[in-house]
Amino acid sequence: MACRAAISLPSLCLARTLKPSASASGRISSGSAPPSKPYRPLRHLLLAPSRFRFLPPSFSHFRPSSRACPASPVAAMSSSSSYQKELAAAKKAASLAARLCQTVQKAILKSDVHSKADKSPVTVADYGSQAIVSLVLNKELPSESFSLVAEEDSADLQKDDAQETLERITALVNDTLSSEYNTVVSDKDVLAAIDSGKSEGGPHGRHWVLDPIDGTKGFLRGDQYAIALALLDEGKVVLGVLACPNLPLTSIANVDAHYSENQIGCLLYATTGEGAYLQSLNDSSTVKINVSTVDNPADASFFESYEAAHSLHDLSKAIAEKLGVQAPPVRIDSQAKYGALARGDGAIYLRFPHKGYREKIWDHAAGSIVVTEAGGIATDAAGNHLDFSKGRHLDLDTGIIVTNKKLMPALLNAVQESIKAQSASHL
Ligand SMILES: Nc1ncnc2c1ncn2[C@@H]1O[C@H](COP(=O)(O)OS(=O)(=O)O)[C@@H](OP(=O)(O)O)[C@H]1O
Ligand SMILES: [Mg+2]
Repeated sequence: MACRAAISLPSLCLARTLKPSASASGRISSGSAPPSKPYRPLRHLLLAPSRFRFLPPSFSHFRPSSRACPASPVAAMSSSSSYQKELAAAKKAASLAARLCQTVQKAILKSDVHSKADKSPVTVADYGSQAIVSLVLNKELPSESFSLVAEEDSADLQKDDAQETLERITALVNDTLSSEYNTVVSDKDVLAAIDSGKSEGGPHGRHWVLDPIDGTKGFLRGDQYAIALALLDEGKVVLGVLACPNLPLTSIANVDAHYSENQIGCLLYATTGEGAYLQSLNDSSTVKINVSTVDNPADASFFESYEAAHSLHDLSKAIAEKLGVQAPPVRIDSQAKYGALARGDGAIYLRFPHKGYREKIWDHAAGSIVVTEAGGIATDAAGNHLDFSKGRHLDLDTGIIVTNKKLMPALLNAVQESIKAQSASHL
């Protein structure tokens, strides 16, 4: 698969959208983009053509191995750091879930798409990804009590007409796990694994937080999506992993670049106090990442949701104009935006859902720690740090803004003034 960016409706919004292409052309069309900045530290990551390395099946029951996500040679994080065991398990779980999603995205069938009560599309891959993460975390961390706050539940899958879908999911899960574990799970195991994600989270104890496919619409379109997994400890995000199978390994600021299959697929991760890292989903090469050092808004570019229904593009435009941002918005799906921001592909992420929408913790937990450990800040529109201790939802003022420490004061000011101006104009 190649990956390209396309200009989207330039006359209306001057936005750039990033879209992996199923075609072999792999061109990224140019536009009024920010200056191209090759992501040099990652060049060596492009040299490894292989995808996951698989273990030959053994006869032991669900034998864990470390090969889905080999140890990083950079090993820049101290081995004494807490959460290393959990990080290894999370990387492995997210990498295997990404593999399942890639399989499905490549051969997506119409019958895989179902309708949830909220009418958002949910796929076989959503369920399969959630089951994989739950099963792998349980296998890799058997002694720990397990709590998972996750997006999906099995209610629709338990219906009579869903048996065929369930069987397909179970087959996909078994196929994916067989590369790492010698085990076979049943339909019942899969349903139980999916439903282990019903935890309410909260301020006490440890809770895994999972979006099995963040950016479902992007996934169905063949665009960006992420498997987003985080760990809360006493209400704080202490670990985050973003598997972004369609995110190029080099900066997406360069819209003229085009990518071959071995040049896409990122695993971004962070643990508290230890920095943020980027690893190829294809091999173990790892680099430490940092947010952009841009301090002049005129040199900044910003990310926002691809879907206008998810974020107010007009408000972002007003904020960018007030700040003096010259570049058009970069619209990509999912927490891949946090990942791209964390490695400095752009300097700002603006997210302003329509009135009444309540943000879910799984849409921000992993992304926010990857960005903050890369030196950035994520707040709501009032400048409050995001609070993940309130249960399945974030309790916040208006929207989410993310940038580096130098730009945040000016950004916050522009956000607050723009919101005020917008409210006044609606009176
Ligand atoms: N109405 C509305 N407003 C705001 N946000 C919404 C809304 N509806 C859904 N969602 C959530 O947005 C998640 C997708 O993230 P993004 O908005 O970054 O994606 S996109 O760029 O718009 O595709 C998306 O995550 P997934 O459901 O995992 O795809 C949703 O949790
Ligand atoms: Mg989501």
